[in-house]
Amino acid sequence: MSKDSVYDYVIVGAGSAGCVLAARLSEDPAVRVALVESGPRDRKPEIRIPAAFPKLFKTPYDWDYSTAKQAALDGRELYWPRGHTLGGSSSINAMMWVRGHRDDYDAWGEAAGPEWSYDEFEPYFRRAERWSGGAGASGADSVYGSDGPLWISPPRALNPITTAFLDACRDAGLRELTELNEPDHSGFSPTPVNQRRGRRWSAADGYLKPARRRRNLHILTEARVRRLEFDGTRVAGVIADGVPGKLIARREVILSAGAIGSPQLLQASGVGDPDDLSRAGIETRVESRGVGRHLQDHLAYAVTMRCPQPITLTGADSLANVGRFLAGGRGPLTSNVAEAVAFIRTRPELTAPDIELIFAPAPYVNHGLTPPTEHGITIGVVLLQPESEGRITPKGPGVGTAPLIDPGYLTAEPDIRTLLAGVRRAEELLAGRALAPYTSGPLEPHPGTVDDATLARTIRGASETLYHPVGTCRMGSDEASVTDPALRVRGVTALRVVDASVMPRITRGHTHAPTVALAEKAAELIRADARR
Ligand SMILES: Cc1cc2nc3c(=O)[nH]c(=O)nc-3n(C[C@H](O)[C@H](O)[C@H](O)COP(=O)(O)OP(=O)(O)OC[C@H]3O[C@@H](n4cnc5c(N)ncnc54)[C@H](O)[C@@H]3O)c2cc1C
Repeated sequence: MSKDSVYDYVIVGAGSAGCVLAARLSEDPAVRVALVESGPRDRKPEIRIPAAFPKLFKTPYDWDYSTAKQAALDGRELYWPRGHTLGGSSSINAMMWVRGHRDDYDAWGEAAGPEWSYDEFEPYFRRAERWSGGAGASGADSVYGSDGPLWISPPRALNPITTAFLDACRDAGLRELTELNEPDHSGFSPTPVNQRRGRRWSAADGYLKPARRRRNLHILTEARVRRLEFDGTRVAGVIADGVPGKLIARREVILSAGAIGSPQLLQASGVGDPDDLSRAGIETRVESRGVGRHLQDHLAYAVTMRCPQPITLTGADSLANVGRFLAGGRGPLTSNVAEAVAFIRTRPELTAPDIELIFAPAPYVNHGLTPPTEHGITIGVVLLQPESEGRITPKGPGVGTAPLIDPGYLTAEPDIRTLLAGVRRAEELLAGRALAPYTSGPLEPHPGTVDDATLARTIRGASETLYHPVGTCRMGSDEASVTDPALRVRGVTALRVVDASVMPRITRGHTHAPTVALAEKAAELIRADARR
């Protein structure tokens, strides 16, 4: 007897996108859905405690990737965490809900058709959102949705130094945003976060938990998909570790394994650039040269300063604060660390921001893996629109070996100049009246104010990922794109990719919100196709 299990849809990966799809597609009780996740269930207490997210790094809840040596970053290999549990990266991320700028989506519209442009795409954010922060500017309607599955909340316990950062932005003449997620987010604001009553609210919390008892939704954990199963050029299902037989998809397989996992699975299944595949010992089934290419990420440099006042998040995990958190979701453990942001333009002729400044009332060094021993603050300077691009290539025939991840950071010359200009703006804010009482000199690795050449060397020696890889299965109207505008993989049938990898260009925001919104749109596209 066959051990195969038959579904209508098999979704690979229960991350930001996979959770949305599983919940939306299984709303129809006549449709059978399997959601296949490599990681364990999301039961670890640190997932719920916002300030504890770095404690999930390099644990079984993290894929714990490293990049290839980065020539333009002093030959360093960078640590890349990715979520490996229900909720995916939304279960280990910094909870910042930042859609990006109108221009980002208008550029998607140019790449993939007008239905991806801002005005047409914006309703999918609202569909996902449940804003708990009240009305918008002067009592006007909020930009946010009010009854979606994902709670979005203002920060509960803003550190006094974060308030000083916001004052510094005001003093510098930046625009005060009533709501950060306005179509033009040039300006500053506290960070809206994916939290409900002070606790993390992941895509699994919002979408999966209410749906998990549905009889037509089958959630498999600790089941790593090895490869796609083909019937000619039609994708028939998948093979996963720990799952007997095949998981057969009567309608479609949907890859939501993230910007590394999705191209890796395509490549392991013979869909990709024949040169890349043959070098890794993989036979080409479908030539698709874009798979794994066009990798973009946000690179960030941390300006870290000593703080003479013992009020930062250093030592915030005291017993008293644990008690406040457990009793009512209050206190500094509700902090997502990155408490406020400013989106700025380093050149007046730009129509949209090219730098984000992220304020943390803590020294954010080594991804928080080294607990700080002294009080300090950080302004993270983020390159929002890198010209540099990289790629993901297979190192071996299966998904058991991590692929070669080469983001190509700072390989395009203009990028270092923009980052440098951003650091100068951070230094100006730190030197102003509002923040001066909270700084007493630079904290390693930041050297303090130095000349441009020294600063450029420092940036190359110390910048890190802001954890936003995208673009490796880029959608587009052009034949060279990996997926078409309906997110169907070109060259095969019954296969889509729905996750951060399909973004044609990285946004000037953070990547969870656009991934959720594009999955909401994809669910609609998939249901419409099934009705045809
Ligand atoms: C540390 C960190 C901080 C971040 N902070 C923020 C933030 O504050 N705000 C923000 O907007 N964005 C943030 N991001 C980025 C954001 O979380 C991601 O862009 C987003 O979650 C990506 O969603 P996804 O669905 O593409 O992939 P993921 O959410 O990563 O989901 C992919 C899922 O697929 C599973 N998977 C992969 N391969 C397989 C396989 N072969 N078989 C089965 N399952 C598989 C993975 O285990 C994972 O669960 C952060 C990310 C990280 C890692």
